[in-house]
Amino acid sequence: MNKTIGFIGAGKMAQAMIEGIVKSHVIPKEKIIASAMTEKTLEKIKRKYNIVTSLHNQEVARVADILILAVKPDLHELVIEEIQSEIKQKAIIVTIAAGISLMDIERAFGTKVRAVRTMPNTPALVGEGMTALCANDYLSEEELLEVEHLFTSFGQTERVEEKLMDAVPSISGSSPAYVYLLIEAMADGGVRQGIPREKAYRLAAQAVLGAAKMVLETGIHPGELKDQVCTPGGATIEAVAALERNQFRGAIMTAMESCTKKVKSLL
Ligand SMILES: NC(=O)C1=CN([C@@H]2O[C@H](COP(=O)(O)OP(=O)(O)OC[C@H]3O[C@@H](n4cnc5c(N)ncnc54)[C@H](OP(=O)(O)O)[C@@H]3O)[C@@H](O)[C@H]2O)C=CC1
Ligand SMILES: O=C(O)[C@@H]1CCC=N1
Repeated sequence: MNKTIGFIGAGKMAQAMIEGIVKSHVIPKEKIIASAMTEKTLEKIKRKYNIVTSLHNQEVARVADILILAVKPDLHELVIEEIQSEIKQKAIIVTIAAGISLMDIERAFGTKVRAVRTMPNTPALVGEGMTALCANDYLSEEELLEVEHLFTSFGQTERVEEKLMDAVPSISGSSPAYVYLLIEAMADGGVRQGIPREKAYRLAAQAVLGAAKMVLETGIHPGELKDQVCTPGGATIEAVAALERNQFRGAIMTAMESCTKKVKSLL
């Protein structure tokens, strides 16, 4: 890609994306620039990724063809006010923030700005991210494809209607956190039965990775895949029954509902 990518905000999510982009070589390091609030963060990312950094958001806005707003939702208005007169005429503004709509971006800029709303996740760091995205009408299909090309450098992308974007954090943006809880719980359960801690993490994490791949690559319904593991009268169905008694699936759905409720109130 022959574009300059700017990040305003260089926290956990931006760093995962930067690492994914740098590893994929989709863009030379010299064409990535990031700003943050503190020198400490910038020193860290400079040391780790050797990209260009600046303490000044306007400096990033001035050079970016694709400008990624990677600050918290409630900082968007402030940041946009700071940079609105500096962006390139054809800049594409991408937000990664939960709960920030295309309309919020357009309203804050007060012009017909090209805007893309995305929801990535931290597995971008290892090239296994999942990003949902949608764009406003000021972007051409070609421009949106360019943004998708950038995001596929660190994982998969899926276009999602904007009206569903508030629900996406609960299923893919935030959900790695629930999966880490699951892996940690499985590892604790293993340790409780005498399996050494490091082996327990490896066994649990690879089982989760393998199960996810089965869903993605075989196309078989997750219920049927579960059935294949449950030998009649065997051990697995006992574990499944215990999970059902403890409302495992209900607990996940309730958690997702809480997540989306919060997303809608983040601004
Ligand atoms: N974490 C995740 O898994 C995901 C997060 N997101 C979204 O990403 C965004 C950032 O979240 P996350 O990375 O977790 O948060 P962090 O707190 O890790 O990062 C926030 C970043 O914003 C910087 N910052 C704060 N104020 C300013 C400012 N005025 N100008 C420029 N930079 C500023 C901070 O600088 P400094 O480091 O110097 O303090 C920090 O680098 C949020 O909108 C969130 O919804 C989306 C998907 C997943
Ligand atoms: O916790 C949050 O608000 C952000 C959104 C998705 C993941 N982290």
